[in-house]
Parts: sequence; structure tokens; C-alpha cells
Amino acid sequence: MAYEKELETALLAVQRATLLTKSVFTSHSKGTLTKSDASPVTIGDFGAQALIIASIKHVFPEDEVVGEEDADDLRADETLRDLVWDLVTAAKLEDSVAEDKIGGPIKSKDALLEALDSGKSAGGRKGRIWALDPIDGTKGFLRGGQYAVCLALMVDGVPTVGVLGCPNLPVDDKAPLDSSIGADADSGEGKGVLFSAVKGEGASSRPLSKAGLQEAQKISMKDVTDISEATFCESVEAGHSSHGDQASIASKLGITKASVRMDSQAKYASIARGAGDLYLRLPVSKSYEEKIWDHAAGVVIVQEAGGEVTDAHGKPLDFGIGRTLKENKGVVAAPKSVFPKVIEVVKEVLGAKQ
Ligand SMILES: Nc1ncnc2c1ncn2[C@@H]1O[C@H](COP(=O)(O)OS(=O)(=O)O)[C@@H](OP(=O)(O)O)[C@H]1O
Ligand SMILES: [Mg+2]
Ligand SMILES: [Mg+2]
Ligand SMILES: [Mg+2]
Repeated sequence: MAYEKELETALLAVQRATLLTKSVFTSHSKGTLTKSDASPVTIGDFGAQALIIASIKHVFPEDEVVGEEDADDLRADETLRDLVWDLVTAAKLEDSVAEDKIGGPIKSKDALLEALDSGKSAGGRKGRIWALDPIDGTKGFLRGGQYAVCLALMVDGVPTVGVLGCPNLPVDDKAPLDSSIGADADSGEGKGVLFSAVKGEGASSRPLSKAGLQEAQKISMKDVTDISEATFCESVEAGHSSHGDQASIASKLGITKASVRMDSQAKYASIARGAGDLYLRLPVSKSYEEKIWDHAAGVVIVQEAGGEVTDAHGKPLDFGIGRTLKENKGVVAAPKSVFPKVIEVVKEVLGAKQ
């Protein structure tokens, strides 16, 4: 199998970081700060990014990382730094062989800051670059809804290995989907999934574990024959994608079922396993550039599960031009069989607005 070591490293790194995020969720303080763009970041985001980069650098020291967060806030605030240090030292896989494979614990507070700051790659079209979102859907995480720990290896600008840790999705690939999904996150019963894919090798899911990797099973998108029966997923935040345009598209496709709103790349994972069918992310603002770490892992997982993903104009997503998808606007993902119909209607709705 191609990229076997990369996949195993990514799976173990994401699994360990997901444990860390869960420990933050159940603790009394999430150490939430507000970033310059007014979005939230927590000690869970910082801790998960540091742990994952430390894992990658242990196995593949030459690889670059494009990560969402950096160490500026921790360098400026010792209390915050100590909180994150306590978190990363506590987050260990209960299987010493697995833990050793990703380098064991971070060695010092300086090493923590260095790992966190090693996600500053500018991205690009050459070589091996990892795209990392330590917590995607931070708002969902704070709400007790869906969130995902997201990691993808891009080779020459193409997402090639993707892993999503989704602690609040049901383990059962066939579990029905609705907007209340994850609302009872506190119970944790039957929840927690690791999704993965390697280009050309298919997509899988397996239960998250506190130790080594559980057995995986293949996943695939649902074979949609009647588009009006499709279930579509969209963001919870109306500021992240246009609920209005998405409703018009659904209506033109004859879809009568309510959309499933969930935070994060759990949307890509849910359509890849056939629990939902379409993911629509129509732009709200002309100036917003989608970040590569919000899509790279989800895209390869959906492609390998039998789906097609483009922007809202039907253009392939270009992950090779830097930290953002600046040549693209919005995202549309659907099973290959119905993709042409979906993109036709998306273009119609966007065209009518011009
Ligand atoms: N204006 C705008 N437009 C589009 N996207 C934006 C925008 N602002 C933020 N973001 C990014 O959205 C990421 C959260 O993912 P979702 O939009 O799927 O989640 S949500 O349902 O809306 O919460 C979120 O990722 P995290 O910061 O990792 O949570 C942001 O990178
Ligand atoms: Mg963020
Ligand atoms: Mg994100
Ligand atoms: Mg994030």
C-alpha cells in the first residue's frame, strides 16, 4: 500500500490529539481567546496542533506543515502556556508501541512552543506539505456539537493522505443524520470516529480509541439515483456559507428534506460514509479566502469514497497556491453520479445573483 507510514502516523497523531481535545471539553475551563478575526481559539486548539506537529516532525523531519495556529499567544502568557503544557503531557496513547511511533511526549515547554510554531509553511505546489486544522469548528467544539481534528498530506499540491478525527459522530456509518447530531455529546456513548483515505486506495472509518488503532472498514458515498431524495449538509454558522443560496439550490433540485447543519469537516466525513449526500458551501463574502486546512483532508476522503469536489463555479480546488484556496470560491461536494446536475443548479443560482 502507498503512503502506509504517512497514514499510520497521521492516524495515531490525530487519535492522540483528539483525546486531548476531549479532555479539554470535559474540563471546567477551555481557555478561550478571541483571535484578530474575532474567531475563538482554545487551549485545545493549541495543544492539538503542538502534539500533531511533534508527531509529524518525529517521523518526517523534512516535511513542512501549514497549521492554523501559532505560539504567539502562549509566548505572551505564561499561565496559558502552563495550561497547554499540562494538557499535552497528559495526552498519551495507552499503548506504548503506538505512543513511541509518534515520538512519545513532547520533551519541554520550549519544544512545545517550537512544535506549535512549526505550522508556518507558506504552502505551495512542490514537495510534501501537511495541512493541519487542530480543531475545525471551534465554535461547535465550544457548543458541544460537531468538530474535527483534521490532517492531510499534500504531495505537489494535491491532497494525498487525509485523516479526520470526529469525536462526536456516531461510530455506526449507517446512523441517520440530523441537525441534533452531537447535541448529546456529553454521553459519548457509541461516538468517536477516525476517517481516513489515501489517494487511489479508497476511504475508511474506524472507531477512535485511547490506545492503538482499531480495525478499519471501507466507506463509500450513497448511490443517489433520485436527487430530490438527497440529504444536504451545510455549516451551522450563516456567516461561513450562504444558507439562503443553499436553500434555493436545494429547492431547485426538488429536495424537500431540511438541511443537516453541522460544524466542521464532519460534513465531508458524513457524506463520504453515505449518512448524508451533498455538502454545499456557497460564499457569503466576495473577499473571504477558504483555508486549505478547512478542506484538504475532507476532500481526499470524499474523492476516495466516490465523490467529486469543486468550487461553486465547478473549478477544481487548487491546494498548491499557498495557505488559502485563493483561486476558488465556495465548495460543492456530491456523489459522482449526481455531481453534474448539482453543479448546473449551483451555477444557475449564483448566475441569477450577478
Ligand atoms: N467568513 C467565512 N467564510 C467561510 N468560512 C469561514 C469564515 N470565517 C471562518 N471560516 C472557517 O469556517 C471554519 C468552520 O467550519 P464550518 O464553516 O464548516 O463550521 S460551522 O458550521 O460554520 O461552524 C472555521 O474553522 P475553525 O476556525 O477551524 O473552526 C474557519 O476557518
Ligand atoms: Mg479557527
Ligand atoms: Mg477550520
Ligand atoms: Mg481550527
